[in-house]
Amino acid sequence: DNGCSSIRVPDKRHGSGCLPRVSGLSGIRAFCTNQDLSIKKCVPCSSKDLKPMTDEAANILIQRVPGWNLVKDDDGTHKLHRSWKVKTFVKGMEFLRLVADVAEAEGHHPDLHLVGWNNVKIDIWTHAVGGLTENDFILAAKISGLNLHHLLRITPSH
Ligand SMILES: C[C@H](O)[C@H](O)[C@H]1CNC2=NC(N)=NC(=O)C2=N1
Repeated sequence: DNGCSSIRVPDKRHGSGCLPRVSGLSGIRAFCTNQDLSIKKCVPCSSKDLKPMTDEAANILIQRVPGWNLVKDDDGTHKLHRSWKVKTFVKGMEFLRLVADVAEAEGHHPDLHLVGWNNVKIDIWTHAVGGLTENDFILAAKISGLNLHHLLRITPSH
């Protein structure tokens, strides 16, 4: 110690609270220490730079949206999928309305299904890239954050 005092300046090299990019996880826009994806914003899907994330990245991010599953459709497109059982058909429509409002606010849109009168099923992927981007996980986290309790069947069986 040379007796001099100094003011510590936070290390800003990696941006606000973000860790440096990790090789192999290039599909994750910002690999931040913040675990809550729902406070992030979707970016426009029209960007030429937007690419589908790697399976490795998707397998990490899926852990941050409990209840959602990674699925592959018949064409091999990776998607996020989740289903809920609702109390009534009309409550199913209310559910979809709430999701539609989130999707519009984010400019990122899921496929919405209300089938067999009381099953809400949602698929999310990024049409523009034919695969998954961080936007899909952000939207899933925001949907999970909605207050849907009053619309759901008491004993969900899915
Ligand atoms: C410009 C705007 O971001 C794009 O047209 C958006 C609209 N919503 C979208 N939603 C989803 N899921 N995928 C897209 O590629 C997409 N494109």
